[in-house]
Amino acid sequence: MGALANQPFVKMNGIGNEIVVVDLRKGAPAIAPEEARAAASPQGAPYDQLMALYPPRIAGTDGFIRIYNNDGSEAGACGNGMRCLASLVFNESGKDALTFETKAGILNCWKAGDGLYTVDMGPPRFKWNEIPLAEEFRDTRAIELQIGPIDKPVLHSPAVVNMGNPHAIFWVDDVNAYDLAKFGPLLENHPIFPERANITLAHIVSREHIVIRTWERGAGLTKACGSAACATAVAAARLKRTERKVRVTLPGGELTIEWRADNDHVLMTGPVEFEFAGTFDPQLFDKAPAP
Ligand SMILES: N[C@H](CCC[C@H](N)C(=O)O)C(=O)O
Repeated sequence: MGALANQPFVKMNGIGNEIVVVDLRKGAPAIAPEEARAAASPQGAPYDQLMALYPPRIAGTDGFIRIYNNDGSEAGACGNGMRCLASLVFNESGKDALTFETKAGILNCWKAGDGLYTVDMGPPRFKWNEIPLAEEFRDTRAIELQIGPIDKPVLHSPAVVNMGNPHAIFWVDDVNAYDLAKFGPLLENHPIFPERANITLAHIVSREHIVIRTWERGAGLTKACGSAACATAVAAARLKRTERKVRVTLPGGELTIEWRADNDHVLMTGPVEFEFAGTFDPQLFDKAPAP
C-alpha cells in the first residue's frame, strides 16, 4: 500500500520552510515519487520538504532520514527540516544531542538554548565534479554562467557549492529586484547542473550579514532554505567578503551560520515552529497524480 497511507505526520516550519515529518521508525518501504507528490497536494499536507525518519542503520545513530521535495525528487540535505525533525526527537528522548544518518552523511544536532537548534551540516565541497557540474571548472568561486542577453547578462558568475546538495549563488545588490520565479527554473535545470541545483540570490550587507532568496531544486520558491544559507555563507567567506560566522536573513526569518576553521564543518542555528499534526488519508494515494 505504500509508505504514507494512514501515516501520522507533523506539520512544522523552519523559518517558513514548510516541513512535514513522518515517523517511519516502525518500518515502512521507501516513499515513491508519486506518493511524495500526492502527500504534498492541497488534500494532503502541502510542504516544501518531507522528512521521513527510518530506524537507525548505523549503530550509535538515532535514525536514518530520507528527504523528499514536493515534486517527488529526493534531496541529500535539508537544514531547516533537520532542525524540525530533531526538535521532535529531542522532546521525545530527553537527549541533549542527536546523530542522524542522511544521504549526505552523518549529521549531529544539538539544542542551542532559547528554543534554537544547531545542525552540523558537515563540510562543504567545492570540486566541479562534487557539485556536480557537467564540465570541468578549476575555480568554483565564480563559474562562467550567465542568463539574459550575452552582452548585458541579468545574472552571471555564480559561486557553486555542494552542501549535501548542489547550490549556485548569484551576488546581487537587491535580492528582490529579480524575477526569481522566472529565472529560477531556467537556472535550476541548466545543462551545466546534471543533478539540477538550488538557485540563490545573495546580497552581502556587511562582513557579518547576508540577505538571500532561494529558488529550490524540486520545490520552487520557498521562504527559507537552510542549506542555501550555509552554501552562501561559505561562498562569501571563500571570496573573503565576509567573516566565517554570519547572520543570514531569508524571507521567512534568520539563521546564524558558522563555517568552523578547525574542522571545516558548517553549523546552522535557528528556530522551529510546530503547526499541527494529522494523518494521511489513504485515498490520497489511490489516485496519485501522474508525474
Ligand atoms: N529547504 C532545504 C533544502 C532542500 C534542498 C532541496 N531543494 C534539494 O536540494 O533538492 C534546507 O533547508 O536546506
